Amino acid sequence: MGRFSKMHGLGNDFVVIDARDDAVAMTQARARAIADRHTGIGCDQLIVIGAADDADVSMQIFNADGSEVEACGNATRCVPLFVGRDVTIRTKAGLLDAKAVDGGVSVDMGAPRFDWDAIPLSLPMDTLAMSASWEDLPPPAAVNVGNPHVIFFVEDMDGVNFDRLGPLIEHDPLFPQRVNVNFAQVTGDNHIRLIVWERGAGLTRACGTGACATAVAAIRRRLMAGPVTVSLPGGDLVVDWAPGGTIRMTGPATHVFDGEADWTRF
Ligand SMILES: N[C@H](CCC[C@H](N)C(=O)O)C(=O)O
Repeated sequence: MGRFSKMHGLGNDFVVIDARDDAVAMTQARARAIADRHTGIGCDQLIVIGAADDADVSMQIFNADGSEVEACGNATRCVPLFVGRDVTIRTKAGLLDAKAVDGGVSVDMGAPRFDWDAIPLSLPMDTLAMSASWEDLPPPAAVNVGNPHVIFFVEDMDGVNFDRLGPLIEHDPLFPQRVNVNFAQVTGDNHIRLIVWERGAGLTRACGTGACATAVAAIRRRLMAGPVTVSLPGGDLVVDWAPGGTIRMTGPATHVFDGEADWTRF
């Protein structure tokens, strides 16, 4: 049997498995089965916390479709709560640090990348205002914050069909590793409203890396300076970044309940 915790960051929910003492052979198929909200435990992402040689813990991230990915901002904020102290975390995106602060947990998400082949895109392009279009959406920006994001700044969020445009763009061949699709509306001097169609999970109540990528894109486009409040359906995150630096994201993390499961049954 294996211990797990059900946790979330602003409603972006996780099953967090403790594999520090006993490694868990997590496969894409098993992750998909665990994440299934009808026949499994149910979550947007499955998180496996393990031992690490060069950090307090390691973190593996699997989307609900089973795909293993590099970064998950909301889950990263849950790790100090899961472990019980401030931690350094080894991920596919690099070494992160997460610490408890007033108002929740603060994470250094590392430096964003902007080169077309770092997003990645399948052809050379300016990533501040891409020469690509989808229906009546404006030219987007693209940012890699450990995982790939495309960001559309729209005038009226209520006029966007997320369920149609999200998967269409996620699977566009311009994004060889697929992409997280961010629909953003600037609503104040340092305030952005954000809805995210997540790669491998669809519409979620919040996306931490999406909030980071969107705030960075807004600052790059000189729409505002940090720190930026990003309002998602599940609540607010504060993202700070200045050109040449790393991204600091701060927001809540919630532990819901603990459980036990035999992972070989999935
Ligand atoms: N769907 C993302 C991973 C989860 C990101 C999100 N839940 C967050 O809080 O950053 C991807 O495929 O890159």
